[in-house]
Amino acid sequence: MNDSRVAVRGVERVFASGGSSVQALGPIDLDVRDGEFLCIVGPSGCGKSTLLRVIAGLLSPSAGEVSLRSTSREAPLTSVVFQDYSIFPWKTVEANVRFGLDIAKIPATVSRERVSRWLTRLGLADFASAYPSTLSGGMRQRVSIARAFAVEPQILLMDEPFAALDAQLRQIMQAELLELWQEDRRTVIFITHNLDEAILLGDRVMVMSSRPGRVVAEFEVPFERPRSADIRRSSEFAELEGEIWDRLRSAMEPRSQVSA
Ligand SMILES: Nc1ncnc2c1ncn2[C@@H]1O[C@H](COP(=O)(O)OP(=O)(O)OP(=O)(O)O)[C@@H](O)[C@H]1O
Repeated sequence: MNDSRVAVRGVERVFASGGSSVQALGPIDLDVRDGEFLCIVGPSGCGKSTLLRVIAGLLSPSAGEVSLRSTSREAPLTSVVFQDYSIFPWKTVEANVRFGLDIAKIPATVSRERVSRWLTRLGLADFASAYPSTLSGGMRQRVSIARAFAVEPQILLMDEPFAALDAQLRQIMQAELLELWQEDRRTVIFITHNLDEAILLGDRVMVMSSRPGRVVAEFEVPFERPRSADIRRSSEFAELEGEIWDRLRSAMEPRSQVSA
């Protein structure tokens, strides 16, 4: 047995739809190191969300297995941030953030302090009693991130969390996430369509083939931590982006052109 935090072995997922079946994913193998920030990119519909949902235990694999190594009795193993915020419109910002802690059965005294700390950390303290409908998209996604971080999970799973945001807000949120993550470096699996985002945030970028998604390439990101968004301006950054883009482009071509 290796010391991976997340180990995915021969995982496949088939969906039955209207009498036929669709192989959405795999077979795929994947290891994530403890404290690693892994970014996953791949063509649309290649099975990225399916993979994340299987890792989160929200979906069972049709074949293969996932093991998540736990190192704490107290901290929940995983927490997920989705693209569409997935916060409750009928709950206040504070109640939305507290919800994750209630689900994780965190005692009330700890929960109060955590909610308050994470609301402050995400710039939401003044909006604690506001309802999501009164917030901008960026603020709503902050609530969703605060809820996931407040749980203080061992493994954070993020499915295109910034995809719905405009370009400027996206850059602001990326910089905030970078800063947050660099404070405690928990294990993260982050799905994105944006290569620039993947390189800025990730320790490693994994490229998936078109459906059914498999791993076609992996790139270690060489920039030291702590990083700032300024690394985007370096020639190494552009070079790496170009290399990943080449692999991604060939992954989008017909199956015969993809080399494993
Ligand atoms: N519940 C489902 N029932 C049937 N097919 C599904 C289901 N969920 C996903 N699929 C199919 O599985 C394939 C992979 O979907 P998935 O959402 O995992 O891809 P993705 O890489 O995350 O896509 P995108 O980048 O567009 O978000 C797609 O063809 C999708 O239509």
